[in-house]
Amino acid sequence: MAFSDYQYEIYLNGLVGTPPPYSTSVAELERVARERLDPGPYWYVAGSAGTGATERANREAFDRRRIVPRMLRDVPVRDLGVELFGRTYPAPLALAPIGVQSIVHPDGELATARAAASLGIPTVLSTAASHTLEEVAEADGPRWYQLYWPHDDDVTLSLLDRAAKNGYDTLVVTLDTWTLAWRPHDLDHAYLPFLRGTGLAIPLSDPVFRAKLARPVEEDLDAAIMQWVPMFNGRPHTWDRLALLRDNWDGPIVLKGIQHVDDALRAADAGMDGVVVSNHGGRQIDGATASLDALPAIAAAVGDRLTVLFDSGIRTGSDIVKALALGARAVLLGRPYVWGLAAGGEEGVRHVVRGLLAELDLTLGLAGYSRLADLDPSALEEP
Ligand SMILES: Cc1cc2nc3c(=O)[nH]c(=O)nc-3n(C[C@H](O)[C@H](O)[C@H](O)COP(=O)(O)O)c2cc1C
Ligand SMILES: O=C(O)C(=O)c1ccccc1
Repeated sequence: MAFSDYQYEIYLNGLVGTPPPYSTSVAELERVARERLDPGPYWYVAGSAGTGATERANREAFDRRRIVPRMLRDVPVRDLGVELFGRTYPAPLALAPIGVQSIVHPDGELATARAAASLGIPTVLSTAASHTLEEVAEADGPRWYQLYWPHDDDVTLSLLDRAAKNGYDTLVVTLDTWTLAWRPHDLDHAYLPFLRGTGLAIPLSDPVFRAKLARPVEEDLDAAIMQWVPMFNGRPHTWDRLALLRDNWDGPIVLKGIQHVDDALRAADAGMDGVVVSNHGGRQIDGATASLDALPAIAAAVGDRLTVLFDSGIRTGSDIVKALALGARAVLLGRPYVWGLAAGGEEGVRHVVRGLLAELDLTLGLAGYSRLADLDPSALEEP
């Protein structure tokens, strides 16, 4: 089945009086989520660092680039399949690690993982998830694990061990959020979900972490939270420390949050398999470069040494075309699927992902491309 079939499905259902259950516009889904959610959770997801300059720059960098379509080319069935780290996936898309998803829907990461699994798309489970690694693995789709890297090696190794045992085959190490940035919306609502225990399902269920607590989690949740927060938050790790992860993880390792060419090259030198060119959706450094602007130079510099993934600002199928044309092998989808989750749990996430991939498929064909591999900067206007 082609991803673009979702377009027919929606039109045909409309003919028999069943309009799509949720909007096909991400902006509209976000508007609905804003109406439904309390301001704290809504702004936690929607908001970003400082004045929002980098969040806007992320979008501006997409809007500034334009696809130049080619005509009269044979584009029968587009193949959106992609190989990442030796595995084949149906589309160049994974669901970005997003913590504390139960603040928008009680099923949280379970719903997200089930939706992704039903489409064969990888989900990247955050260390700050509201469900455990073991629970989310039951969705039984392709799964990657995102590490917020504790400053306690015993706990780190326990998390890696649990991830590997539960079938998470790719490790994504997020480097840009070793402490939370200045986020005015969250500060003004005094809203930090994990300080209430939300988003701590993974550490609180970790046997090695639990064994370090003076009193059981069940008896003193606050003390457990206060022990976890400084363990992963407050200071960065350094390049030399990557050896610990490389020595204790058999599968591919991807560094997330890379924006500088030299850091990407250093990741390759450290034996990493990939990078996610990302600025965390503008949630960390206000005034940082747009992630899409960082992408071309990184992709050119690393060549075949690393698999280059991209996130921060993907909202439409044509955004994916642009990111791939500028050198990404695949992209991570962030906030849009959270708006789907808020609207309709698993169904809502599936709707958003199917819509995005239908739009990617149609855009690719209309632009005259049948294979993702044929996309290069010549698909876009000169900057
Ligand atoms: C509410 C929220 C929570 C997030 N939590 C995590 C996380 O736990 N781990 C992580 O690596 N990135 C996290 N991110 C960043 C995303 O993985 C991704 O980089 C970002 O959402 C991309 O930007 P976009 O949503 O604007 O496209 C989070 C983003 C949001 C919006
Ligand atoms: O809010 C975030 O961007 C994020 O990455 C995070 C960090 C800690 C806990 C939950 C989410």
